[in-house]
Amino acid sequence: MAEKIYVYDTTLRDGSQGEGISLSVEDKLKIAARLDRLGVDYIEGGWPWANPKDMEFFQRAGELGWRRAKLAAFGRTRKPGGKAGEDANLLAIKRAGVKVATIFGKSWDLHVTAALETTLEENLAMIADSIAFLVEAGLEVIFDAEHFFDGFKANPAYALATLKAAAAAGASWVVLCDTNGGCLPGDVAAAVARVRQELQVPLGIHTHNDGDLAVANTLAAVTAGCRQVQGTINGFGERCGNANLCSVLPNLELKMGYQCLPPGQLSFLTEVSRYVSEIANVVPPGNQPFVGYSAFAHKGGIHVSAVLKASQTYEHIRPQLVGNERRILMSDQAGASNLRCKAEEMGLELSPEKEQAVINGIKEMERQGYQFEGADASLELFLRKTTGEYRQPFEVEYVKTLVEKRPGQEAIAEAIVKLKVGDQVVHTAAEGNGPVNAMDNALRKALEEVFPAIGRMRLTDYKVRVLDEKDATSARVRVLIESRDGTSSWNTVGVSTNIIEASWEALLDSMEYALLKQSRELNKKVAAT
Ligand SMILES: CC(=O)SCCNC(=O)CCNC(=O)[C@H](O)C(C)(C)COP(=O)(O)OP(=O)(O)OC[C@H]1O[C@@H](n2cnc3c(N)ncnc32)[C@H](O)[C@@H]1OP(=O)(O)O
Ligand SMILES: CC(=O)C(=O)O
Repeated sequence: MAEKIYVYDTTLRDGSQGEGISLSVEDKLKIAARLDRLGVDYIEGGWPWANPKDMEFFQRAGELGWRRAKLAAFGRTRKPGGKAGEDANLLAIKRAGVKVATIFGKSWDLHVTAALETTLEENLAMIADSIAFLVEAGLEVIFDAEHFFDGFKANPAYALATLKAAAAAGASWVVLCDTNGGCLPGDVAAAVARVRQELQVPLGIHTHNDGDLAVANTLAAVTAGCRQVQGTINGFGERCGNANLCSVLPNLELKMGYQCLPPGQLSFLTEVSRYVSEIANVVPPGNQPFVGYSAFAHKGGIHVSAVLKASQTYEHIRPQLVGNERRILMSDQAGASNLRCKAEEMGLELSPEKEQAVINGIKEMERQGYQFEGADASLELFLRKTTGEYRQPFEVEYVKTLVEKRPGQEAIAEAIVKLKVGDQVVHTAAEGNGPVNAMDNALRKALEEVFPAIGRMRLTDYKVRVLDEKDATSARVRVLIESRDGTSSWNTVGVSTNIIEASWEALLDSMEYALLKQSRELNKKVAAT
């Protein structure tokens, strides 16, 4: 049986110390509930004395039907010269109604003298008194030894003395912190090994990512004997963040053979990572290991060819193990394998003669500035058009736009569209708050009656990228449009030196794809009956 490593999540506390993260009480409750379902052992909910939001979170945490995780309230040691029993921060932890208290205390002598401005002896007493007070109150106490590794380098005897004071006062765990995040894995491992010789109490590790080594340092500490890992989802946290549990957990389980989450739960990691990003309103980095959108995205033709034959050629794990999926991208880096795979996803068969022509076509269009990896809908239309079996639902005769701006008045935009649907000619005009909006409105007006699906779709994102900046206002631009209906979203691309033309191209693709999608759904329904 695999050895257990306890997972301590501090997304709600240290994660909230990350710049740009501001979680409401509702947000915190939702994240706590999802982490509990994931199966972490501890959830640090916040510092109840530090702000009213965190205290409210603890007051409302009982609303959640907790399954597994223990909720921990965070706090500091008592103030120098004070009494633990009168310390508002320790009393707030008692009031938070939790079973676990996590107390941080100084273990670097510099912090004692420079930050706390007290004596080394008084700091030991602060640690001991605070922990004893909470243990006496019936709480499981975790001691976070702040700056332990820097302290151990500067004054090993004193750093060890702080841990011993915590253990003697009844701490259930002593957690060694790389608070400044600048340590190296070898130093972390050596320090943990030394602590293990001195202390019987179970050890944990809490690292920050200032040297981009938080995950490596956490793994090194576990190898050296730590049995609790502290970290955050997506590595949120103060400065460069905390150890990213989305990397720590799969490495521990899949590479090192430990058990962290209940069996099978690792496969929810990608979902949890994206859920937390969504709630925190943070765009997740695509290249995040294990759980990122691009973590198993293959672009180079050589890679795709091999990975389809044997996945381990370019995948270090099976993406499903962490709930992620393989994606094959089409671009000017692609070969026949990428194309076949994409065509198969779209239910298309391309003859071998067509394959090379399509690849060459895509490479030429990418040279002109198109980017198909972010515009699957335009890619599908392009592929279908090259098979020769595709029938366009409508034909555009022309589009005209007009923008009028008079001093002191708002600009007016108007678009006129003439198109053919079968034998019928539709000629229509519409206004908009800009030329692209006017074209969108005119196109909808022209098509909606014949194709009600157009009425159900809307544009959700519109991005313009200047491709040759040096050409200033005559530069070529790439327009990417995201559209959505009730069931899914799709992306289209247009390129031109004229921003209106690039937008029109992406807009047309977007509507044409909506109709293609609708006819595909209808065909599926018919086939099912
Ligand atoms: C390593 C970590 O991440 S620890 C967690 C850090 N998190 C945060 O700081 C977020 C929440 N913090 C806050 O809301 C505020 O800083 C509070 C409420 C905690 C304190 O606010 P204030 O009382 O106004 O103090 P301020 O923030 O200016 O300074 C912190 C004080 O705590 C003291 N302190 C720092 N660590 C400890 C400790 N382990 N034990 C006791 N006191 C400590 C400092 O010496 C300083 O004392 P001083 O005011 O006598 O100089
Ligand atoms: C306790 C903590 O957050 C740290 O030392 O980084």
